[in-house]
Amino acid sequence: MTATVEVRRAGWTGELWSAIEPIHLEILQHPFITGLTSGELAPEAFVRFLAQDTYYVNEYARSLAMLSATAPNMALTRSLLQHAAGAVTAESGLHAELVDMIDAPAGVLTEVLPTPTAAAYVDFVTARVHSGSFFEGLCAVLPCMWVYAEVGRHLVAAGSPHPTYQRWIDSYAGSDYLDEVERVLADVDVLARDVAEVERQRGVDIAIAATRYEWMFWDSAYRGEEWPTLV
Ligand SMILES: Cc1ncc(CO)c(N)n1
Repeated sequence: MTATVEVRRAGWTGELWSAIEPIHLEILQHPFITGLTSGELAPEAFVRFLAQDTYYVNEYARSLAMLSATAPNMALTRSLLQHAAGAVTAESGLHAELVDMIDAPAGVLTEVLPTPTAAAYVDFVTARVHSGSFFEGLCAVLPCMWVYAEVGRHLVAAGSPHPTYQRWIDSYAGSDYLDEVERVLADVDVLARDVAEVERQRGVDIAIAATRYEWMFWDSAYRGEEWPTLV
């Protein structure tokens, strides 16, 4: 499968995408992602992902709500809040539905010990949101929503023979999710015009780190990452 990203954006987010695109292309080649479309991904790996992602999405929603409350304009307050609401309702509901579809044991989503990667990613985002500037916090969450939108867009073309994986793909390739992300990106482009170049560069570095964590998140579910000292 050739990895391509169809959408080229103008504005600062277009530059940002150029910086994170090489990592995004590696994500598209990862066996977790190719296993979704081939249907060959082990259900255990998918369930591990859903469990860790439930932890992730809850904390991500809190970060979005925090950013929403501290945004410098009402447009961003609105788009971030909308996306936060999507995370706590649509994405959380999706996880419960998928666990049901795949016949995973009850409690798999609630009794979660975050893996080293999930814990590190969540802490990375939370720290940027709570002790960085608004723009730095924003750049920590942008790859989360954007990479999922682009992964969804990429995977929906190929589809999956596995109904549970297809349902997951449809959710992120759906117009509700894509519209939410587009709204935030458009608002970021407006804001970025008033942000100093040095801070925009810091934002790019933060987004690159977050995109690396995105790759690691799938990889950790694929490999069944555990704490080395777990007893
Ligand atoms: C790890 C991760 N990143 C981004 C998203 C999109 O919300 C998600 N559900 N999980």
